[in-house]
Amino acid sequence: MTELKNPFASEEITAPFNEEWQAKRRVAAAVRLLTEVLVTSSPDTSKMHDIAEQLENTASDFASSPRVYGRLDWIESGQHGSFGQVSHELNPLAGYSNPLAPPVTTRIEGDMAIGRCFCGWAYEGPPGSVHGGYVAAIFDQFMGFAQKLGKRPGMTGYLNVSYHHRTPLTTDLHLEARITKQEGRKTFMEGKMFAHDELTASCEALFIEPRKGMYALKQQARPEEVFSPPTARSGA
Ligand SMILES: CCCCCCCCCCCC(=O)SCCNC(=O)CCNC(=O)[C@H](O)C(C)(C)COP(=O)(O)OP(=O)(O)OC[C@H]1O[C@@H](n2cnc3c(N)ncnc32)[C@H](O)[C@@H]1OP(=O)(O)O
Repeated sequence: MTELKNPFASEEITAPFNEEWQAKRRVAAAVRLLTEVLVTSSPDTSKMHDIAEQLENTASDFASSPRVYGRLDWIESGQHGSFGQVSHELNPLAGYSNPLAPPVTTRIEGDMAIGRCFCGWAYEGPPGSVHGGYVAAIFDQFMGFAQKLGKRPGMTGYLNVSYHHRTPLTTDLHLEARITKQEGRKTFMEGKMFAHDELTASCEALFIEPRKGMYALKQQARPEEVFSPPTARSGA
């Protein structure tokens, strides 16, 4: 088993913590592929209904296994890794085991944070371009990692994004961030996103260490566990 102090801080994709996450990464990769195929293909309608049924059965089979809701519960058992490792797997922007994540990878080089990301067709906003909301989300994740440079980790207070050029799909995106100022609990940063060496977006961000510290977040109330997403069958 690999123990990593900060599994987000790696240029390469880090190894999964155990075989469970290895298998889950494989499932997540398959779901990502499915999403990409879904938005870029046009099978006939009856075939799509067949596919939907197969997927509904797969989801229901999956759901019959033991359920774990939220990172705090994942770490409680001691079997699934540390908070950092579970976050690394399930983070919605950087988690290899979360198919929502493109994913964003991050590392520190000297006084700079460096990141990479690649967005497929499921992320299309303007034609051929990454949706601006995803550009902002990628920045939020990346800047949230980059604040590690200041050693006072906190929550995003603001994230002001400027869009300079369209951010192309299916292109390696390069991210850079640095701290511009620190004042007590406040860490001010700037970040940039490049495609083919062209600046496509930049941001100014403020992260604020909560007055009770980041670990106080663990004491916060938990959301409802039961979640039933709308399905085509329920009329959504
Ligand atoms: C277990 C490990 C987990 C580890 C979990 C890892 C999470 C990584 C985060 C990833 C990035 C995210 O998605 S974070 C999710 C998006 N962000 C959020 O949900 C944050 C919601 N907001 C909050 O929870 C709160 O407002 C905080 C924590 C940001 C600040 O609350 P607080 O601690 O009570 O601080 P407070 O005293 O009000 O303010 C401190 C100083 O900051 C200033 N300030 C406060 N808010 C702002 C603001 N929006 N813009 C400008 N300035 C602000 C105040 O004027 C004050 O300045 P002065 O008077 O001192 O000069």
